[in-house]
Amino acid sequence: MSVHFKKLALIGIGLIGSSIALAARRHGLVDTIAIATRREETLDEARALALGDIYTLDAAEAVHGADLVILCAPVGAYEALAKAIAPALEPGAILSDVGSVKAHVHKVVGPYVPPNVAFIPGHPLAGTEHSGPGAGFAELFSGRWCVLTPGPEVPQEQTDKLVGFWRAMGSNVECMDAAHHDMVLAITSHVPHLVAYNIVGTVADLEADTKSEVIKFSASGFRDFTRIAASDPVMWRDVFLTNRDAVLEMLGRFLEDLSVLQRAVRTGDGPALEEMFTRTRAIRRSIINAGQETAAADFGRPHEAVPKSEEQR
Ligand SMILES: NC(=O)c1ccc[n+]([C@@H]2O[C@H](COP(=O)([O-])OP(=O)(O)OC[C@H]3O[C@@H](n4cnc5c(N)ncnc54)[C@H](O)[C@@H]3O)[C@@H](O)[C@H]2O)c1
Ligand SMILES: O=C(O)C(=O)C[C@]1(C(=O)O)C=C[C@@H](O)C=C1
Repeated sequence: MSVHFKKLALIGIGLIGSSIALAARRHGLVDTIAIATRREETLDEARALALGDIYTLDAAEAVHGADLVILCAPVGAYEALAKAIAPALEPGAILSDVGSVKAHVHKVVGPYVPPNVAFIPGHPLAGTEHSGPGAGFAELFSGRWCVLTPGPEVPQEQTDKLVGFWRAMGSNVECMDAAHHDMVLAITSHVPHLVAYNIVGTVADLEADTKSEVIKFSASGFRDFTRIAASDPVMWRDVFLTNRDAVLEMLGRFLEDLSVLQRAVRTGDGPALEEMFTRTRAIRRSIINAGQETAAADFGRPHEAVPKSEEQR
């Protein structure tokens, strides 16, 4: 099956939109790329980077004649965008997105999608803490998962075509139910970001002299948190506003487990601490062994190997 599209319309051109533009171009997946943004300056930046062929501030104009449309804006902007583009969508087109939550996307975009358009929401599980059109790179999706959540009404042929598009950009693709996606991502991505925002926020609230010491001596553990906590504030505001139930469910479990650790620290329960840390180390190893270690932030470095000394213990 051909995974080639005549015209790709990207609505929003930040980290993810620009990476799709670069990857689709590199792999020859599209003839024409139309880019729509809300602000003139963002459009100028995209033009200066030669990310597309058509640049417009009118999302409906961008989707005109497009056989693939991908929403690449913060999720909170989706409903207004869906309303604006719906009348201009081409019969037979695929409408997709890259948002970090999925049930909400079905809920707010779905009702606007004409019956002759295949609505296949998606989420590449790849990113960095950077944002804007200049942050993208063609290799971002390489070796990373992309989850698609087509509804039952979508023709299999259309889903297969979009699967092929993501595979051609280097992704592994899996289709799943939107609610399941949101529950899994709540614990693997959303709660970890909340924890990072919180720990870095705690430092920000420290008295000035203590804070400067923390910044001066921050070792790699804290630095890793600051990278995550530097992620786009608007994007993450929208994630927590639109995946509230799943995040609260996972946050509840997280807090219960944190209380157990707190108790172990307070009572000096060494075996309980060691047992917990041994289990978590095993998770890290299985992730590395599954080849998922290539964080975009350290793209290009070889996969981290588990040191022999650790394996033998
Ligand atoms: N950053 C990540 O790590 C990551 C990873 C996977 C998926 N996502 C998802 O991808 C989407 C985009 O994230 P990003 O990291 O590329 O963000 P970004 O901030 O880099 O870019 C967002 C783009 O959307 C545009 N935009 C904002 N509001 C708009 C509006 N009302 N109408 C039209 N355009 C608008 C901005 O101008 C910008 O070009 C989000 O929904 C996010 O949840 C992000
Ligand atoms: O590496 C990072 O900076 C990311 O946080 C990327 C990350 C993630 O949590 O893994 C962030 C949000 C997305 O929806 C998908 C990927």
